[in-house]
Parts: sequence; C-alpha cells; structure tokens
Amino acid sequence: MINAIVTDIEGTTSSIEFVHSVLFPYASKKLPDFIRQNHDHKAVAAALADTAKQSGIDVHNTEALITQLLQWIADDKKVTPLKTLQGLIWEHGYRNGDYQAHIYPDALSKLTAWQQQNINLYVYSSGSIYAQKLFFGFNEGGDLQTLFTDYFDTTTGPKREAASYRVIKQAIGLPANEILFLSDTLEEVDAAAEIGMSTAWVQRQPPIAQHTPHQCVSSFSDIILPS
Ligand SMILES: CSCCC(=O)C(=O)COP(=O)(O)O
Ligand SMILES: [Mg+2]
Repeated sequence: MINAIVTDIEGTTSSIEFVHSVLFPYASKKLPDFIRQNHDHKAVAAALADTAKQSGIDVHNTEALITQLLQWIADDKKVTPLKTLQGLIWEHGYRNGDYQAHIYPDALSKLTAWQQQNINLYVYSSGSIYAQKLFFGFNEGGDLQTLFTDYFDTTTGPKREAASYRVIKQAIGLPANEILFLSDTLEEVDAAAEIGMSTAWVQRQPPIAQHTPHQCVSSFSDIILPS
C-alpha cells in the first residue's frame, strides 16, 4: 500500500517548456546584476564560494564566476550553487507577476485527490527547496504549497543515485515499498527502484516506452497505486 508519494517537477508535474522558455531565460538575464549587487549577502556569497570550488575560478573574480554560472544555465547543469542562485533570482519575477509556474491539470487533480486520501506528498527536484516553494506558491493552480508535506533537493544527493532515495526514505520514515516516486527521467526512477521504492516513469511525449519495473504512463491520470 502506498502511504507517501514523492514527485519530480520539471517534465513530471510541470512542463519542461516553462522551465526552459521562461525561468532559465529570466535567470540568465537577471543573474549578472543580481550577483554584482548581492555578492556579499550570506546565501549568495556561499553559493559563489561553492561555484568557485566546483569550477576552479578565483572566488574574488566575480565576472568570471558570472560567466561560469551563465554557461551552466545554458548547459542545463543541475549544479547546487546555481540552483540556489536561480531560486533567489526567480523570486522577484514571481512576486512581480512576471510569470506563474506551470502545472499539468492531471497532476494537480491527482495530487489533490491523493492528499484527500491521506497520502503524504513530497517533492524531489534539482531546483532548490526555496525555488520549489516559489514554484508551487506562485502557480497557475494557485498557492499549492499546502499539498506538500516536505521538499527535497540536491543537498540530499544527486537524483540519479540510489543513496539519495535511501536518505529520502529515512526522512519520510516509511518502508520503501510504501513510497511511490514519480519522474520523467529513467535514471531517476531506476535509482529509486534500486532501493525498493515503487516507481512511475512519466513520459509526457508519446510513444510511451515500457520499462520494468516501472509503471509507464503519459499522465498522472493513468497512475495506479500499487496495493
Ligand atoms: C523548481 S525549480 C525549476 C526547475 C529547475 O530548475 C530544475 O532543475 C528542475 O529539475 P527537476 O529535477 O525537477 O527535473
Ligand atoms: Mg524532471
């Protein structure tokens, strides 16, 4: 029986198009001035120090760090310090009403139904927890933050490694087979299945590939909760 559901965001609850056509260009446009103006703020300074460590760039070379971060956005690198900075930058756009985050109607409808069935819902995304809360707080479906019990990001570990799902299972406090993980990325559902979680590989674009042991679906409407 499933008592908790953990979901990915990009490509799963929400469209890749929104992230790549709205959020990433907004971050690229605003990042240079944001870093220049805020590099001494605690969270920004820590993210820049981490960027410097991961890239080998001198931490005092702000312009080179900006260039590196812009390249990571262009390459869609799921790098923790970039994700931290993106969340901080996107906040302004959400609060300013420049955009609202996307959610597929089938995802909203099923997440709501599962919550009503007393199934605890969690998010695990490469976006920072701060960015995830903004994403569901300023969403086309309204403020959806109350859907979720808790959020996980790459500070828990990489999404393609089984060890990360072990940490999430421990945090949720349920046996792995009572947790269903949903993602559009095969390597992620493979990693979750490796530790015994139930999994659904959500493929928004047909044709749907079948891949044991995952449920393979194109929509949340087709997900069956294993008994
Ligand atoms: C929720 S933040 C916006 C999406 C994002 O930056 C990202 O990297 C999402 O990756 P996911 O793990 O949800 O596929
Ligand atoms: Mg995804």
